[in-house]
Amino acid sequence: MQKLYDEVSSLDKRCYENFGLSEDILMEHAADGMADFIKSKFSKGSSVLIVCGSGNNGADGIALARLLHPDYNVKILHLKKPKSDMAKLQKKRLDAIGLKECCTIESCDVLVDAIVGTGFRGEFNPEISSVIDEMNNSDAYKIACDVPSGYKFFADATLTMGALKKDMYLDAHKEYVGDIKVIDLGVGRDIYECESNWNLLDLEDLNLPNRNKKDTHKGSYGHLACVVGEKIGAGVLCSKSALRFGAGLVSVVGYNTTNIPHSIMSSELLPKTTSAIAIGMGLGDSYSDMDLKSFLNNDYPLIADADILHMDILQEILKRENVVLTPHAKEFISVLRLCKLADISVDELQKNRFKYVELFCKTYPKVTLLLKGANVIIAKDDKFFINPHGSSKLAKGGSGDVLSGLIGSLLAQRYTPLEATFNASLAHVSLALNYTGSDFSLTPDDLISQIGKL
Ligand SMILES: NC(=O)C1=CN([C@@H]2O[C@H](COP(=O)(O)OP(=O)(O)OC[C@H]3O[C@@H](n4cnc5c(N)ncnc54)[C@H](O)[C@@H]3O)[C@@H](O)[C@H]2O)[C@@H](O)CC1
Ligand SMILES: [K+]
Repeated sequence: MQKLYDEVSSLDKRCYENFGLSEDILMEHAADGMADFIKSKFSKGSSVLIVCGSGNNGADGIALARLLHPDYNVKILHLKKPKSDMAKLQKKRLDAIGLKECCTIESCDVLVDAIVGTGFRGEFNPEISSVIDEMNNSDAYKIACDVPSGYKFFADATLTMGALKKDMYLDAHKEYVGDIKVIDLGVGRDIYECESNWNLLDLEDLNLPNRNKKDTHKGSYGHLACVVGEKIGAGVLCSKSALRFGAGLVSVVGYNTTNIPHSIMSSELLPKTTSAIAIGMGLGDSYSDMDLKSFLNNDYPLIADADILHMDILQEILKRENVVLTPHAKEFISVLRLCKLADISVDELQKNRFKYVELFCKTYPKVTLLLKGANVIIAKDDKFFINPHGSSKLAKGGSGDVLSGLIGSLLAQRYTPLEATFNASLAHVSLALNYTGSDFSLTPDDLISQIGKL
């Protein structure tokens, strides 16, 4: 798990004040880290074009040019005259050793974007936009210094300074960042970083269910009741995934329980041994609120997904102690509207995912939220996690039902709602990563069949 930050300038400030490391020292480490990365990937003599802006992001680029010259065939393109003190200082140092400047995006092996970093504001003018377009069309290996400029530069790798920035994990930014690597700035990351409520999940954080105990029976692993409605298929996918992920028993519950697999039980009412409930997937609108209340008159841990996220009964669900909600963007705006927290478009949500998740969690600190997306957000109270490992393979009907089953299974096996949610989310993305077929071909059944190989 790695920490994420809204901004790192306060962390830089701690370095100046607490560790006696000047801005100059930090920048030299930033440039050195980028130089090491390039040296590890490209042999001496490779051509490197560094495109610099006028602030400290540009200054990082100028320092990099000095560190690579003359072992590499380095060229530098100043889009604007150095303006910040550090950019002017780095330019003076570079001029002293003499280096070719160029004025167009030439063909090269490595292209570094040091136009603008965390100081980007507003929009690029057409001139800079067209340079970035040219850079994007280059065949070179593309490196973004700190962050891709304005999230318009498509990087193969982003070498980010000091610590991970939350903004890099906005869904829309996933197209631009490429592989992200943190560069240390003269002190180890553990020293540079301070507390943060936001964390990035690593695949290694996955904690799978275990069967280490020998004297057990199916009841030891819980009983998930999956309340199904109109579209029975969704409930079946959820149930099969839950059973495969270790729940001792799984039942589909409701009026429509025909044609279900032999391994899944069925009943009209909640079974007496129920230890967790999954509700919402494929529910349709065939139940009245009264019907649904009969499934909710208990305090079992519960995962609510899909159709129920649009229903008034959600208000009742949100009062429970151990609830997990798993909306995608469209469902989350419905949740926010039902809760009278915000009336916003999907576009507004996607631009401000972190803000609206924080707003929801402040109002409902007992609820665990999983907001689906290219980078999944999992949150409870003041703890926030981003799972960035999902892939477009998962963009298919039924993937979400499998995820609900994984969460429901862990809830039934008595994981806490937060643990159940982030472990299920990590398992879900791992299933897609482990799938060896073509990207477009993954089906929910493929996901379920891979669970046994985790
Ligand atoms: N201690 C520090 O301050 C460190 C800073 N570092 C680097 O410094 C960067 C931040 O530096 P700054 O705060 O100077 O900011 P930036 O260099 O990211 O951006 C500011 C510059 O970009 C220009 N700019 C902003 N918006 C623009 C727009 N829409 N179109 C065109 N130009 C625009 C501004 O005119 C200004 O010159 C980081 O991203 C990182 O690369 C690193 O060297 C690590 C240490
Ligand atoms: K940049």
